[in-house]
Amino acid sequence: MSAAAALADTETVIRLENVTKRFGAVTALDDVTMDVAPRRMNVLLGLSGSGKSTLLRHVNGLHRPTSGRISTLGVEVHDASARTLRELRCRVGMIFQHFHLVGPMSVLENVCTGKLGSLRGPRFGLFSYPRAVREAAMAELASVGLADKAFQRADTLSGGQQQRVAIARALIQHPTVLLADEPVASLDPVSSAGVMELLAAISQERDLTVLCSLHQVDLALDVADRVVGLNDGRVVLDRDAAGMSRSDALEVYASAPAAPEPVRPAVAARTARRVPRLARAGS
Ligand SMILES: Nc1ncnc2c1ncn2[C@@H]1O[C@H](COP(=O)(O)OP(=O)(O)OP(=O)(O)O)[C@@H](O)[C@H]1O
Repeated sequence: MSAAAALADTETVIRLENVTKRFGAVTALDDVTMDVAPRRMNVLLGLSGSGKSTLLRHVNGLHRPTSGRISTLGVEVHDASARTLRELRCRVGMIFQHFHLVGPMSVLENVCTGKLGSLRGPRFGLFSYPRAVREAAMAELASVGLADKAFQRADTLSGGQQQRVAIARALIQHPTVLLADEPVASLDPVSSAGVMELLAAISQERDLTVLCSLHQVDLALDVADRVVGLNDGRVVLDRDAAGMSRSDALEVYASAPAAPEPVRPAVAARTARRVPRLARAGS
């Protein structure tokens, strides 16, 4: 499908058009155009600093573009009001590398906090949430396999379990889109595979559109429907994962500009002493 035809697809849930984001002298996103179809598992690959988190944070309006347009679930995010963005974020869940749970709070209450955006007033303690919310939270915990941990402190769980709690907290909003910013970067390989398989299964079962940044190429190929590669803020790969090889995916990194070798002070001093000698020897 041509880019123009893709952009004409009314089923597109996320659309970025010519999005550029600059932080001072750094261009984090450079003229990015992409669209995301519903009910798919989309994985962003790219070196550190290639712009993955920045892209995700434009989708729910946590960042505003320097130029370009972003539409998420029909909302023109690039110039939406704070109120519109708050409403949008009830339909766009987000999970992070470091889970962002409240450690001393029970697992169940952490999941209930996912509903705060649609409840009036502050809440203190599990029983300040309506019974329906507590029951929904319990059901979401069961769906991620953690019903038996409901009354444990969140910080007593393993990293993989904590990320499942964060997923349950996002799911209690019944989001249409789930953004996942390196959700397994702090986990061991077995927990990482478990969390990514859970996200893929949830995407399928609940018709949820997932946009997830990852560093693990093999994991991306195992779970993704589509892979988008970023390099230096530009989209350098965008294709279905089916039939994609590891070396195809590694191309995303191959075109990266080589980082300069760090110069250690002692080496720099030695080099400075030798340069005049070398210059004299060559003259
Ligand atoms: N708030 C900010 N202020 C200044 N520069 C920023 C900010 N956020 C990101 N950047 C810069 O934008 C570029 C892209 O960063 P980003 O975090 O999007 O990359 P990434 O691909 O997600 O990296 P990683 O895989 O390490 O998380 C980097 O050069 C980064 O330093």
